[in-house]
Amino acid sequence: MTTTASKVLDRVLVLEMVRVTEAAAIAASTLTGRGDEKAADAAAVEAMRAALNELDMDGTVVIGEGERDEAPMLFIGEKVGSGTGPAIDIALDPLEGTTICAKSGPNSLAVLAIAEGGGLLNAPDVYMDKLAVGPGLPDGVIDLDRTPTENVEAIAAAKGVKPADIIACVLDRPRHEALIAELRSIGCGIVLIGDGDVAGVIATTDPDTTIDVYMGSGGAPEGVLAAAALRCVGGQFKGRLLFRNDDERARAAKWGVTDLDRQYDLTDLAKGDCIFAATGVTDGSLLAGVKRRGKVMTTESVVMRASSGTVRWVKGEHRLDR
Ligand SMILES: O=P(O)(O)OC[C@H]1O[C@](O)(COP(=O)(O)O)[C@@H](O)[C@@H]1O
Ligand SMILES: [Mn+2]
Repeated sequence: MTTTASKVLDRVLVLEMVRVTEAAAIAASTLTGRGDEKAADAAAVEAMRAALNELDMDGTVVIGEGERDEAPMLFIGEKVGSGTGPAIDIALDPLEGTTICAKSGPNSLAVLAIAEGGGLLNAPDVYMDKLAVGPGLPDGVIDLDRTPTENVEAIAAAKGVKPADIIACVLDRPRHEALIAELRSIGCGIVLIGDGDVAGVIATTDPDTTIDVYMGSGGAPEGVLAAAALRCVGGQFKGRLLFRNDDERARAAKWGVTDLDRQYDLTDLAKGDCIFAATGVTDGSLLAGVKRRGKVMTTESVVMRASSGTVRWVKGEHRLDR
């Protein structure tokens, strides 16, 4: 897939995005392991918002902390940045994995993705059925209309291994009982994660994790963020919104999502050029978490761009005494 570089995104320094996720991660890290999810999230949100507002852009939050009436900051539709400069859509999760952070578990991240206006699906805050594999497999190897067994068989055939050699990553939830039982019945290994499916999906792109496929439902906003990352590093992603009631369907309609049963592909979720950035809050498979040693805080971030496929790993040292 070749993607034309966006001149609009050129005007916002790619590396500026790292400063934004760093700020959120540092703020959240002061509350890591303190058992207070809300406080950690609020700290990350406030810091991310302040950092975004320093940038010269006409930014609109399309995926954020929720609807205006339920989120005081970084709500869907909120304008961020100076207001002058390029029109940019932003999907963000200042603290992806609030519970992880509160318990000091693995893989909580500060994440965001940006694209030209209209480039990101305005996913409502509902669940999404997700299926993802890393790069190098034939197109169409995964499909949400197939059973988990059929998908595992197709991935195994493409990799030249047995279905029992396939390792799947799945959120540890009662709703995934049948999925987990089916995968175990064909001998798959399952990496059960407590939270954090953005990292879970991205893990399929990193051979060091040994994870071949991500399966199961999680937040739709996190699905768009993960898709933006896979647009940059390669891989395949399928997503379908799941609605539990009419209120959720109405939310989708409100944000212009009309084809409710559609199976989304990577480019339906994040199209054109896009940039994905993340900073680790706690240690994880993608990034090390924020560490404080005396008066220095260290951060580890990644920023990547779809049009060039460039992936930059950024280590930061932040002095608390200056
Ligand atoms: O906990 P649920 O309802 O199964 O939702 C799953 C979603 O929650 C998370 O585990 C964590 O979400 P938060 O960032 O809101 O804490 C996501 O990674 C995932 O998509
Ligand atoms: Mn999240």
